Amino acid sequence: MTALNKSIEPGDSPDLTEERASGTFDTNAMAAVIYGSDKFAQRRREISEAISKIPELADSAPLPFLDRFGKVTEGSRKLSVILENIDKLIDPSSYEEGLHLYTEVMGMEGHPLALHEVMFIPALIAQASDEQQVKWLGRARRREIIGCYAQTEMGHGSNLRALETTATYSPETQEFILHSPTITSLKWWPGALGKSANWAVVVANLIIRDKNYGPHPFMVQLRDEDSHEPLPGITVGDIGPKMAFNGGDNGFLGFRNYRIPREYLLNRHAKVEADGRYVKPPHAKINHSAMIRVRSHMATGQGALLAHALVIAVRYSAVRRQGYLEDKSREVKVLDYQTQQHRLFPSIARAYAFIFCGFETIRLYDQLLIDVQNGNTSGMADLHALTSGLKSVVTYQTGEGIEQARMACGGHGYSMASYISEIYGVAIGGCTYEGENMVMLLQLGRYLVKSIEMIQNGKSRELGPMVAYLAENESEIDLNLGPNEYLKVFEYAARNQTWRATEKFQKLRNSGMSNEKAWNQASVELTRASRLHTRLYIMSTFINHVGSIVDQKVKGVLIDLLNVHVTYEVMDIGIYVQGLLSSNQMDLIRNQLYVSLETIRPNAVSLVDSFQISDMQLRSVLGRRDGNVYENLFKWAKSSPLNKTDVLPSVTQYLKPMMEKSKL
Ligand SMILES: CCCCCCCC/C=C\CCCCCCCCCC(=O)SCCNC(=O)CCNC(=O)[C@H](O)C(C)(C)COP(=O)(O)OP(=O)(O)OC[C@H]1O[C@@H](n2cnc3c(N)ncnc32)[C@H](O)[C@@H]1OP(=O)(O)O
Ligand SMILES: Cc1cc2nc3c(=O)[nH]c(=O)nc-3n(C[C@H](O)[C@H](O)[C@H](O)COP(=O)(O)OP(=O)(O)OC[C@H]3O[C@@H](n4cnc5c(N)ncnc54)[C@H](O)[C@@H]3O)c2cc1C
Repeated sequence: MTALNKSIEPGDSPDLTEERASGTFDTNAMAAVIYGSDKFAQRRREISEAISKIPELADSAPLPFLDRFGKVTEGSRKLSVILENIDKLIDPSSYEEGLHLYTEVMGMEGHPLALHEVMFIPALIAQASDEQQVKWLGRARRREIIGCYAQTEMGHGSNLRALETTATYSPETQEFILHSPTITSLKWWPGALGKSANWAVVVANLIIRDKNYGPHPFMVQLRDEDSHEPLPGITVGDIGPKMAFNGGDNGFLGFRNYRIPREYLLNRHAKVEADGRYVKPPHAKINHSAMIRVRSHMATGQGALLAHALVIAVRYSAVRRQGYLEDKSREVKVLDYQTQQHRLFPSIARAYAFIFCGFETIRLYDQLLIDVQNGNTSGMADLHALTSGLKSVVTYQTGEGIEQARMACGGHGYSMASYISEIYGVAIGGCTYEGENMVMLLQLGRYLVKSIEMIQNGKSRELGPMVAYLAENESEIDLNLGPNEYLKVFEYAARNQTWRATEKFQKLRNSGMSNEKAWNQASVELTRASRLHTRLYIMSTFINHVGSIVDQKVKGVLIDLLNVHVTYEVMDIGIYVQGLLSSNQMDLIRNQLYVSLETIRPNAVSLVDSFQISDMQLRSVLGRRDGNVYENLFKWAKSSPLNKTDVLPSVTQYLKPMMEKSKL
């Protein structure tokens, strides 16, 4: 009989082999569910195999031992090896295959093409006219140029209306003159801007005859294509080390009356005619489309980051033995402690939930892109609200889950040998980039308040499907019936909180307070409503996705995981459901959660193995597939540059003289 968990190999730690043998489902079949198809899951495995056969694609040293300069250089070195071999490795027309290749080889510390792929090319697709695409898209896709997305400034990121960079139209020369009038107007943060990119999509205020038409995207050449030197009028550089992404060169950029042709305004939607006439776009916020795209992809991206940390923590917890349960002759795997399971298993459920919910959100984005290209912008507000809430909730919960995974690994979790702190730094960047989380929760809050106002004005029938529940009355809850009943509990909580927050805002406003002040004073309550609404969406897409799965063994274990999810989530929002659930019902749910943790236990390692994250991609000594942690931890420590000599110069120079002096 072939093993259901495809990861068993001779030489593995017996503890992990035991875990894998207890799995009740085929991990390749689960990987097909996680990656959307058997074909793509298979391609991922083939690509990982092909990568492992090219030694130059391996890290030249463990990344944590490299300094900033070393990390940036290593990223560019590996990129050049990828590009030499790309036809052997992937189908270059497949975005997903490319993403897998980059993630595996380049890791998550940043590289020169990250923003090129994630924002620059998508911005050209969404915002450049057909003619402009002929001019630039092919060059970008062939990587003849390297691009980035330069919007945020030193003084403003969240409030786009206050950006200071100007693009003033000169009808005489038919050019835009880009200018940075103050220190705070310097572009600050854009990934790959500092040293790598030679072109950028720059967001600047369009000024025509002294009138400001607001932020618009411009295609701007930053560096000479031969020498790579910054062009006259451009000041550009790296902003220095960050919490993570230190292989990347987030940059600053200033313009001194820098001229670009009129045709360099990305003009699929808004145009400036030669005489300076402005042609309005079909939707006022259409220039935000590159951001909506990234936000739509963030649930799967963050789910994958959470998955990385859980692969490490769950595998390690199955080989780490500490303390005793009933059998006093052998220490127990720490994964057998209920507290450890409670720390890790709800996060496994969330990682799956984020990935499944991400599929649905990407589908909605792809549909919106088609609609917008056909002139229909009616879905923009809905998707903006949804993705604003979603990016905020998934990034926050991913950060929480990764930090719990680190603590679950004890002392070794704190070592860079676990690599968890790097994953954490990358993940929590998402709480800030693409819109600071509170700001984005409040964007969803606006949408929820408007929905309530529609109900108050007798327009419930016009509500979109995602907010229709706000107009419903609560019904009796029978918690023995399964996940759909838990969904009703969440609907109750989200509806109640949204009404309460809206009524608070309205009451303050009706008391004579200004709209803005009333909004500010209701804003904490509004963010709470947004989080509950978003968690409801995540739960409902999880339930729907599991319902659609055909493989019965895979479906069985995902139903067990769903039970962990719904019971944990409801316990977590207990304060919002006090009016609905009795204390007996809460006790019942709590016990169901403990039972579901035990049910998942035999499948825990197989569930994380199913993410099929190779050792190369994981870069973690603790999370190794074979579980042979201790000997490799010692090897890793010995490879530290500090251990190249037994006596460091710092000792000879400072400590020895100090000790000698003390002897006198
Ligand atoms: C393949 C993708 C992989 C993803 C990554 C996964 C992770 C993998 C790991 C590693 C990879 C690393 C990759 C790193 C990528 C980093 C990329 C980071 C890039 C950036 O950060 S770019 C800069 C982003 N900046 C922001 O997000 C700024 C935030 N601010 C805003 O967006 C706006 O200012 C605002 C939305 C908050 C407000 O906009 P504003 O124009 O001022 O509008 P208002 O006046 O407030 O509102 C008016 C009205 O308009 C509505 N509205 C606003 N925006 C939209 C929209 N986009 N669509 C539709 N409607 C919109 C708003 O709701 C109001 O409506 P109302 O009046 O209430 O009806
Ligand atoms: C890793 C990383 C990569 C990035 N990559 C890029 C990139 O490629 N291109 C690019 O253009 N930018 C990039 N950025 C910038 C990023 O998009 C901004 O930092 C982000 O949008 C937040 O804006 P801010 O820095 O102005 O935060 P601020 O708005 O200054 O936030 C500070 C605090 O003020 C609060 N706040 C602000 N406004 C409000 C409000 N209206 N209501 C309530 N509270 C409010 C926030 O909640 C937060 O607590 C990147 C940032 C990071 C960290």
